[in-house]
Amino acid sequence: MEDEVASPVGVLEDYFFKSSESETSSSKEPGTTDSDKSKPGSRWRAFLQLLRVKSKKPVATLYPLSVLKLSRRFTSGMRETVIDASSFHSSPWKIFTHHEIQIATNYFAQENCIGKGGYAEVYKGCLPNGQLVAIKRLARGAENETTGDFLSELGIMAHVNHPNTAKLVGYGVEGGMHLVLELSEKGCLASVLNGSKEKLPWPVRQKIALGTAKGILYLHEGCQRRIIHRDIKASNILLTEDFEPQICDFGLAKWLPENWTHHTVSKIEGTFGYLAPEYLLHGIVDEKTDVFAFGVVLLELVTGRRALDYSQQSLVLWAEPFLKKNKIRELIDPSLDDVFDSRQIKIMLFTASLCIQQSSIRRPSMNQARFLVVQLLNGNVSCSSFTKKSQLPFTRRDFLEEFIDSD
Ligand SMILES: Nc1ncnc2c1ncn2[C@@H]1O[C@H](COP(=O)(O)OP(=O)(O)OP(=O)(O)O)[C@@H](O)[C@H]1O
Repeated sequence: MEDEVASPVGVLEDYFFKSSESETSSSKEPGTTDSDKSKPGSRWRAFLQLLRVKSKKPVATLYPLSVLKLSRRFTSGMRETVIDASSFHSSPWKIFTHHEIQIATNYFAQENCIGKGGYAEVYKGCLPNGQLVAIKRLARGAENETTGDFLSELGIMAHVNHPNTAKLVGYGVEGGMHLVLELSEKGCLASVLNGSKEKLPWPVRQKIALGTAKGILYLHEGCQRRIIHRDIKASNILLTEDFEPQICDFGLAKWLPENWTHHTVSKIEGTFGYLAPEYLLHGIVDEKTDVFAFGVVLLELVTGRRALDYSQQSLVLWAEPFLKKNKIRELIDPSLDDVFDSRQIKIMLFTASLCIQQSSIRRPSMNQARFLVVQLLNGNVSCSSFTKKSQLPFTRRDFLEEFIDSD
């Protein structure tokens, strides 16, 4: 039980909001009683008060959320991506005063507003040392709910450390709640794919696919605990100056205990167009929720279309008939102007088609999806050895060969 109370996300939400009354898991720990979870509002207030008081001290002293108690998952070959818990002591996240945030954003000047989401507004800012940052200010929603999302996001961001996840610089809780992140110069993938005149060349799309796969895999298997992002989408993939993707917006992320096969939520949150069927219909959350959404992002990268277009048509439903009939041509973004490696495109589409399967068991794990993207895009593995090496469930070698050979 101690492990779960220690976990800042998901369990914290349960702890404070008593939301677990309406949520179930496949494997609950013994000893959890409803009385443990009483008085949610007062606990949030007490916790925020703690943040405000502690804000006067270095944030490294702010680890009662027991980062350091967390058990760590090691999978072979993954050690280099796992953060050493001792590194938290030296992580100097800055706590910003409201005045510092106002100065950085020029008092939240409209011209500095670089993004608006469901709950937040994001402003470009400049710190006194010249560092450019993105300041996310919670703007909408019921206080209890947004506070929960803010603390969840802060808790997760303070723990993730990977080249393909957004970087936390600090936070501020005076005059509203603010997350201060490193600025990703190119904005988000959605705006680059759909909003800018400059079209993304194929090698850049490939780089984004690979980096996104690595970032999600890190969340699932590489950091201290299983993190399910739950809102993987093109507007939550930020791009650095050299188009390295960074996953952001951890407001919905769940921290899943090791021994839970999945988590079931009663409130479906996330973004239409990216929601896996078992999540949409039954509220089931596990790694395959993110794998499905990753498949949709791959489709967006190949087709240049939105997950949901202006007429609310789903990209998955639009693409499925073409994928089934191996009609690859129809799927390729015309703005690529035929400048691409068609074998790579087919492999990307093949990976997408596995990830968006209705049945979550049939979808690959993120590790298998990344293997596909890395190995086959690099041309390292032949089709014949691929299905064996990747250990993909239910995937026949001849299906892959047929797909690759299709015209
Ligand atoms: N670090 C950053 N650098 C550059 N732009 C950013 C950064 N963080 C966020 N943005 C921009 O702000 C937008 C909204 O950010 P974010 O997704 O975190 O907000 P949100 O309210 O949680 O959104 P949603 O409604 O998707 O949950 C992003 O899509 C992106 O365009």
